[in-house]
Amino acid sequence: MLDIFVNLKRFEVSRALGGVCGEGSPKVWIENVIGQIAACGLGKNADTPLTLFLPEALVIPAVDALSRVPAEERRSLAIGCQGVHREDIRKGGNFGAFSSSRPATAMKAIGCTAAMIGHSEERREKAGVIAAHLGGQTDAAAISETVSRLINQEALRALETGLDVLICVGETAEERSTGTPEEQMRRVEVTLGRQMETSLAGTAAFLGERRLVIGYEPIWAIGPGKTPPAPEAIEQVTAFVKKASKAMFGQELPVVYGGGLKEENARAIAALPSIDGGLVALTRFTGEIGFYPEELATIIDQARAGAGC
Ligand SMILES: O=C(CO)COP(=O)(O)O
Repeated sequence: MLDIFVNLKRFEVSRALGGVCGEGSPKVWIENVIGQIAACGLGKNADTPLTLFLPEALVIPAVDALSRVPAEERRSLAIGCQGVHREDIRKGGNFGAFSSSRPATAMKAIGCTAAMIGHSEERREKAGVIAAHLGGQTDAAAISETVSRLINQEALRALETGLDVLICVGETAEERSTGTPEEQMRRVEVTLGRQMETSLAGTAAFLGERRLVIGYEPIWAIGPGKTPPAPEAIEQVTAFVKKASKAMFGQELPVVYGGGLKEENARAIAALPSIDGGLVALTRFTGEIGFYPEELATIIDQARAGAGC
């Protein structure tokens, strides 16, 4: 099986406002995206489930648009949110006093079946708040550990609420830093090992009931103008992530790769032994950058060929 995840970040914002969307209306844009994804046949591949992670405001029109697609054309499509709050709504507990947060139960109520937890952009935001609160504290490892503890609470809330979870890990350019490839790899292993140990604590209890997938995204390879690692370099890290998951869970978790995943490299990356799928955001990194459903279809075709689907 090949798991494909798409993170639509804030791609609904029009170019006129500085975003990447060619459409003025976010609602019309997401309805078109869902329609085009279905029209490309991406909901029919039972062996290639496709989950779209959307900003909260787009979930309702997306779920609605998906419900209008014939059932056999949306079998393998799911809608998820881009994160959940570390606390949740509970019967007999908090009734929903969470202004501005995204409790997992609220996300489930509007139709999400999955959540992406701990994306690097969220980890960066949390780290920034912590650093600012601590008045310029620069112990990056301590801040990163605190962030992972928050991410862990979010992962647990999502799983408890019945959402499948993609949990993201990855190293910054500073964490990879300089030195020989062996020295870099040792630092990457320390960084990812810590992120996994803390972010995934207690999640083993949900295996079997929920899907739990790890997304490896080298942060320095995300977005336009970046060069993703060569497939062999990705394999080195994802093999480590898989081994670490076996040590933690007693079984290997599925691992997907994100960060500059595109038509040109999807086949080779999907063919790697420790890769079980991909995490895509932009499909076009030059010219009119953005997310184009027909280009996603090509990336998925390439990945399926690489994985032998
Ligand atoms: O952050 C990502 C997916 O969550 C990857 O982004 P790109 O595919 O745009 O590099």
